Amino acid sequence: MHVIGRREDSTGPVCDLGAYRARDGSTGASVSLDIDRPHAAVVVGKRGAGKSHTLAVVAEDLARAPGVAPVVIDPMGVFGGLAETDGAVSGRVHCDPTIRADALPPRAWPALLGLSATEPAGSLIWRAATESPTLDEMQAFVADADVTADTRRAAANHLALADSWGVFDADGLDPVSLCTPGPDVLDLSGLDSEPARAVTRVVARGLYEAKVADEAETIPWLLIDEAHAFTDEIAAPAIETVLTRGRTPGVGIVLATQRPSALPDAAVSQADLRIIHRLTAGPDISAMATADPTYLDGALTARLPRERGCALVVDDSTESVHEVRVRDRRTRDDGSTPRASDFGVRSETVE
Ligand SMILES: Nc1ncnc2c1ncn2[C@@H]1O[C@H](COP(=O)(O)OP(=O)(O)OP(=O)(O)O)[C@@H](O)[C@H]1O
Repeated sequence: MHVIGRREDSTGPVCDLGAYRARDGSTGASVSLDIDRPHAAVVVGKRGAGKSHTLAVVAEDLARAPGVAPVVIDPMGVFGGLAETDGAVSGRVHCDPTIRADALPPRAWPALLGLSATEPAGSLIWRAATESPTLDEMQAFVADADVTADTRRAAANHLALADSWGVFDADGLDPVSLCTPGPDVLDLSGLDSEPARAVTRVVARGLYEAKVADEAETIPWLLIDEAHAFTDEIAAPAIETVLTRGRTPGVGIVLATQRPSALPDAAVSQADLRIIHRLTAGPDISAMATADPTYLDGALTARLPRERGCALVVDDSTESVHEVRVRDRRTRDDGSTPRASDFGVRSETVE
């Protein structure tokens, strides 16, 4: 069996990705992905092409591998099934997770609340975050601040908004606790986009720092579905840190998106594995084509798969390109919409 992302002579756990797909559409030998070492991967494709399915397939085998801890950022609430294997609970689903207010750096607070750090209310909130570990204490700091009534009112209103998200808690998630075996699914479907980005930032940065500080006994992998929703100035810096620097301390990352053109340039250029499902939008094809390696035989457009669940996998570590059909899931799929035509049909063209 060929293992994508790995040189011939190494061993260790693999993700059973599926099977090779011949040009005539027939299925060939089994093919796996290396999960012994951390990788940076992107999974791209148009809506319904099979990205979330592929992300879940990778997560399933990360969950079974010893020494690996998958953490799934689940903005649509569709990965809960990963916490169960063969009907038994093997992982944790965190619905609407909370974080500590001081897990965000003070400089991130004005941007999180849509304020400039140079305007009076933004600067007051920055100072409040510097001085106070909890949101309650930040609110008290603002109430007592020696500023104009307008500035105090504006800052208080923005902190009240943050309070209304219900995401800040002194007992919020400790990212080190996510570095234990078994999958952790962070179901963010009940959160607004700002708190969802704050949680993602804290988790991405926390996993990286846990590895740098040698506090994690596993290799955590951060898997983010709908990754284009996290390219703002709150979550993006932390995601880029994991993408560009995570492999050295030992953090893997997989970003799935239907809009690769919306990802930071580093995402596609730094990824050592690119799993490309069907794409049709020009800017998205161009975003992937800019990273077209010299070893890709022909133009990317001509090699793109047409069928749901099929992908072109570009592996930079071995400089090879593979056409695969991703296997079925082994865990419950909460994201699929039942369709009569799904029954008995193994794959179909995505138009
Ligand atoms: N390899 C596969 N084998 C079997 N079914 C698959 C495969 N890939 C995708 N599917 C099915 O196709 C449907 C769409 O897949 P999926 O939700 O993963 O697409 P997506 O690209 O993530 O779409 P969206 O952009 O809307 O999130 C789902 O019902 C899924 O179960």
